[in-house]
Amino acid sequence: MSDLVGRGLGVSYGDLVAVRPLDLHVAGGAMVAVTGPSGAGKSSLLWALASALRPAVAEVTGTVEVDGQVVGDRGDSARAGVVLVPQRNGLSATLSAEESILVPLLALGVPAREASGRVAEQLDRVGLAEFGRHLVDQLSGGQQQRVALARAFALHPRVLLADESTSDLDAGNRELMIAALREEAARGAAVVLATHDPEAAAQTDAVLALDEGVATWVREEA
Ligand SMILES: Nc1ncnc2c1ncn2[C@@H]1O[C@H](COP(=O)(O)OP(=O)(O)OP(=O)(O)O)[C@@H](O)[C@H]1O
Repeated sequence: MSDLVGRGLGVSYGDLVAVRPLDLHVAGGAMVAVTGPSGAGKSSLLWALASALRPAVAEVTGTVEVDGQVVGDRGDSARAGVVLVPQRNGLSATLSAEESILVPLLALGVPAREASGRVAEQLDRVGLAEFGRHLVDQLSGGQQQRVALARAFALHPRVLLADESTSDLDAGNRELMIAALREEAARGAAVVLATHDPEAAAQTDAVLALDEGVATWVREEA
């Protein structure tokens, strides 16, 4: 089980305060939704939790801990098993679906045979077993979202931060992906899903609502 803790975590872009300092604890095994209208600060919070905001872009206050260890930068964060699925999926248009999942695994030193096995397993899990050879550019927005989730799952994340990862999905695929996120939590990951979708948020253990950067727990973990 991997715990994610943010203490006094805040994000500003120059004079604009995107996230007012907040405390957050997502226990391994739990799935938390971050909700709020457009511009509320959801992506900024997820990027701060991933230690992925560069100082040239944003001022981040506070600390992030994974399993009690303070995470210094994005390199530390990746080594600690923090995986971010960014809002526009972060896939390279010129790679195939298979390559999109395979390349980060090989870069992390996962042996080729195991990496190929994980690619096939995760494409199948997101219902895209037939689409492995398709270029990302040839996939629909919803299919791309599922490839981005498959890529994240293949990394066996300890902390999974998914930014609007179900927004382009039909109801059936949304339920499939929420179930898969839930399985990642059951495996021990701390899962955070930023979403506009009340039906997706309703299926999480707790909901943190952001409004103009101010966070309120509207439903807390039991
Ligand atoms: N790189 C940036 N530079 C300056 N301001 C930014 C930057 N990124 C985000 N912002 C501003 O920070 C605020 C929060 O943006 P953020 O993307 O975190 O919100 P969000 O809740 O994820 O929105 P959406 O639901 O539309 O994705 C907004 O006012 C946005 O304009």
